[in-house]
Amino acid sequence: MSIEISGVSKNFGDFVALQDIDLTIPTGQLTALLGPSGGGKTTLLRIIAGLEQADAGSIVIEGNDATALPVQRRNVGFVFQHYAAFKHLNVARNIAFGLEIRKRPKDEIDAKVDELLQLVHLKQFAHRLPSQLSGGQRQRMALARALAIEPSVLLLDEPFGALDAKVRKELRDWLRRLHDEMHVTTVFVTHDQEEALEVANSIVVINEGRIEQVGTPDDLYDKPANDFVLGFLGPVTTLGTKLVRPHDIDISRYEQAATAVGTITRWTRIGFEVRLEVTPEPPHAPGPVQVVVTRAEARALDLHEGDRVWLRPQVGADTVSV
Ligand SMILES: Nc1ncnc2c1ncn2[C@@H]1O[C@H](COP(=O)(O)OP(=O)(O)OP(=O)(O)O)[C@@H](O)[C@H]1O
Repeated sequence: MSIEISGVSKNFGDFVALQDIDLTIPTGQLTALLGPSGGGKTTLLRIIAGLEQADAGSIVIEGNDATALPVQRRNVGFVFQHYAAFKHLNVARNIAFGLEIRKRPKDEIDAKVDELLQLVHLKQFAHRLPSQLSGGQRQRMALARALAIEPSVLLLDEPFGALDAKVRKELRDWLRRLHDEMHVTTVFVTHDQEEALEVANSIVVINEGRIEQVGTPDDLYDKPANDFVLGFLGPVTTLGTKLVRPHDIDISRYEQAATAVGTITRWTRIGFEVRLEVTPEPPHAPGPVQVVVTRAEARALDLHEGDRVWLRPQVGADTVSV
């Protein structure tokens, strides 16, 4: 059982937002839709939710063909960007809302709201209005509200997008733990590769309306399918005819078999790492090569601006031909 997306396409006028998407999202997993702005992630999420209709293709959720089902009948919970809570209802009533419109018994609603308030750590804020909460607390309320209807699928569009770095980090850890407890099939959209690598079990890289690669965070980082995925999941630099990660370059001040020979033209220390720019000598690549070493390595190798150095990819480094 899972979410099966087959042959889904979507155009807005003559703009192709999604092109023939085939994707299986496994049950109980935390899946990230990752990609640059405008790539089609939100459109795909909205199609899964039933908020947008695909031009072609089908969506099967847990064995049920949901392609033509309205939102309310898909049993999905969602939190979209610029989420608007009911401003005049307190936190508890906001969480209860989905159950009230489904006309569940009052006892059941009270018990469920209580359980969810505990889960999202908002028990002491149950009677506050959304405007009296911080951004992170409001996001947790939104998640509790989405979870109240016991959805089989939880869809989150940039759930932590508008929050500061520290709160984002806290909420990521919290979402991970929540997922470990509840195992609701969860799909979240992000353009932040670190967020996807840290939180998701599985990542779908989407660009220009197509899927570039699907895999575990390790798969994508270690075995990128192409230069787009390699570049999107972390920094890359061109060494000879290959793209390689700057920390996967072996640098030496002594002559050795090398892909490029050049001069260190910039030396920048950022925290525990040192970023070097090496300008290769002809006939090597014209642009500078970025190399990252630890501070201890830079010291041990005695690297300075102006030094002549020999560069090659480290043994086992991931490279993609350019
Ligand atoms: N209702 C619409 N009408 C016209 N064009 C739209 C509509 N919704 C989305 N688009 C276009 O479709 C493309 C994909 O949008 P989508 O929101 O899915 O991208 P995204 O990957 O989620 O980007 P972001 O990270 O910026 O939210 C964009 O170019 C967008 O302008």
